Amino acid sequence: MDQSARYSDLSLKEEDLIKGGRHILVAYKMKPKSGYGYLEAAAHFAAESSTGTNVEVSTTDDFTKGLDALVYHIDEATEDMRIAYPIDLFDRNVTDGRMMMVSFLTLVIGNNQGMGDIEHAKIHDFYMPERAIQLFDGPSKDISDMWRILGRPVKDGGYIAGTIIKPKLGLRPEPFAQAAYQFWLGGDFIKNDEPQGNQVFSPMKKTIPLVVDAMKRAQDETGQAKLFSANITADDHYEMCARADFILEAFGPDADKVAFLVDGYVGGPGMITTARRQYPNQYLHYHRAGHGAVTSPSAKRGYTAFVLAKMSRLQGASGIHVGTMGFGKMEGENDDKLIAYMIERDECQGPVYFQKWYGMKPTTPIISGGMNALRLPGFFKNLGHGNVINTSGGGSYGHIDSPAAGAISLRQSYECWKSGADPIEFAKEHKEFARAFASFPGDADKLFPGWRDKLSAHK
Ligand SMILES: O=C(COP(=O)(O)O)[C@H](O)[C@H](O)COP(=O)(O)O
Ligand SMILES: [Mg+2]
Repeated sequence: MDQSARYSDLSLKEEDLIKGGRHILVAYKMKPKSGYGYLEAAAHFAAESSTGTNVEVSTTDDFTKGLDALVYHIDEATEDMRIAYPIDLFDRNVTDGRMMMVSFLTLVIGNNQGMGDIEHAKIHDFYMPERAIQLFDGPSKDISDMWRILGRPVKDGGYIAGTIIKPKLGLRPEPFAQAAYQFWLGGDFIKNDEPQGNQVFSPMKKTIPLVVDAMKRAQDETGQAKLFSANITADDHYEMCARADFILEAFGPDADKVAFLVDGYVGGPGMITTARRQYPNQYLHYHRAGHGAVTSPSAKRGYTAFVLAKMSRLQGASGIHVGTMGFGKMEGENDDKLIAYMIERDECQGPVYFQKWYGMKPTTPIISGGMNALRLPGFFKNLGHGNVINTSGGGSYGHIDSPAAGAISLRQSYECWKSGADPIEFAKEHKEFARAFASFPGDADKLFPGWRDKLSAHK
């Protein structure tokens, strides 16, 4: 059945829809299965994503039709399909009238992902009107809270040198805390790796008190504040809260230095909102492990990493992993800096839509995945600033001198980029940074050909 008369209106102008403020706009790359007309398939897609199904139903009345999602733009050649969703389509909390991410996902990327007449459809961008921005929680803590704890300026407080305890799994409580202590001697921030929790060989109730002790000792030794991002991910939100409560109690007077890490892609929006609403005083660290299943450029369904990050700000993530923009080990490109700009700025042009955030707090880009001191200068240059949290696991624990030296090499790398120095020249005066070349010779050969001669001539 061709539903394009009801579920499409190509005379609608995007700028009018934006001015009207009553629609959420979503841009897809959509291709119908062969044998289906583009507009016909698009209209069926909009029907399935809002008020309709594949046939007319007798229970529809005129009011219902006011809630129809409308295809307002198509370009078959580029697979560009844009749909306007009336804001009232989306479910609202009974407790406080707020919007929820699950409802957005259920409609705009729900049933439409399994339709028989659609080859594929992937969200590349979406636009939230001012009213929707008002109705999502947004972050409660942001990077300025971390800078304040670190004793830095709360604006442009700069690079936060972090790590992930490695090995990823297999450390018992004492070696785990020892690994944390060693990094903190040189760096700022440590996160649990995304699968670390309460494994039998490292029970949380034994490990966390040792981490608290390690933090205290590192703070005493260095005279600096230290930060720890603790994984509270669990299927059951009572279990999440039990973990969070235990961690806060264990850290006691240092509980302000604790962030909560949540595996928000596998766990879903409910997990993020549990952490956001139950612990608004803690920095909420969104780890996105698993996202590649839908966000990978090779995936023609789902949504992009840009869309994931934008959603995380609405949900209230204080920070989210945004990859390494082609400088690390995970999939990504230099242009991914747009992901960072969208979540950290108050307004930003996305791939399709210009989004204003109306003062909603920013979400920190967390840079992680195969990074080290040698890769960072190029990364900062591409991004144009260093106001990020970076976690270099291998880049710290893989430093040949020590995890503390690894941490110091990260900080030095930021100083090198900030001062505009040539990395080889800078290395001549900064030992830990210089030793990163010997620690990661493959990277050094690629990024700084001839480094061996230049640095050894100096010695
Ligand atoms: O553990 C790591 C990185 O470890 P290492 O520094 O040793 O590579 C992170 O989980 C990944 O970066 C996730 O990827 P992304 O940040 O792209 O979500
Ligand atoms: Mg990890």
